[in-house]
Amino acid sequence: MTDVLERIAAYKREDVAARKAALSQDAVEARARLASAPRGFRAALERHVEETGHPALIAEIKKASPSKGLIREDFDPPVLAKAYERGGASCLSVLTDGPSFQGDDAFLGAAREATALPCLRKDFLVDPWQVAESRGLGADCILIILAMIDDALAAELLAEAKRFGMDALIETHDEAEMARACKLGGDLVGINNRSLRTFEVDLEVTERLAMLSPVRALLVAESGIFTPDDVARVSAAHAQAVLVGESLMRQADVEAATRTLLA
Ligand SMILES: O=P(O)(O)OC[C@@H](O)[C@@H](O)c1c[nH]c2ccccc12
Repeated sequence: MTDVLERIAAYKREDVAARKAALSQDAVEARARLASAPRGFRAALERHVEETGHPALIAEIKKASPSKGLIREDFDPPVLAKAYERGGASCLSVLTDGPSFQGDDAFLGAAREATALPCLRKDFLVDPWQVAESRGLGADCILIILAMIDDALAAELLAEAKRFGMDALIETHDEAEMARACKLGGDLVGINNRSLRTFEVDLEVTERLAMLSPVRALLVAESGIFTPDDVARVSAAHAQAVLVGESLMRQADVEAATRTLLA
């Protein structure tokens, strides 16, 4: 229980237990069914790639992180969501974790309502109950971080996502996790260039793992992407989409920065 990931998993399990005590599985599913219909997340990425021949952008709404501290002071999720949409993003990623990222569940719905873009709930899933909860909050896609959970739980999360009509981004960081992603059979796979244990970032991780990814999966390069050259580099390694937070969040003019990154 020493590294960051273990610490996050521990408080997440506690938090989920409290949430489940307040809202039964039936109640959380009823909420999920009331939510506005899922927007195709993977489909939006694929459409962009087919229409432009360029990688698609998943733009992240992130106020702070454990490795960087506060990233952006002037933080208004709907305003940022609209700027990303105008700048050419295909999808949004919204951090909802409070303790480590200063996120909030409400940011997800607020960003989603402000745009037509499909939204990923960026949080740490340690219980299938959280999938219905995510749908109830408006999520179109969930994140499955393989470094945090075993194959049985990952398969359950994937099945729940399917049951609620959502996509699931399966996140990997090394060869063993990529092999697990292949076995799980997901169609949307992320390669996180940042270690969630050491915070070390290296785009070489995408170059190494991309060739091991499932054939039918749409591949997302995540983290540490700052320049159009970085986008070109992971694209050359066959990533079809990029997930970018910090480099865009640090710019005063987010719309212009988004355009520049994609140019
Ligand atoms: O801000 P960056 O370096 O552009 O990274 C965005 C995104 O990839 C990163 O926030 C992320 C990727 N996987 C995660 C899992 C949990 C929390 C955060 C993340």
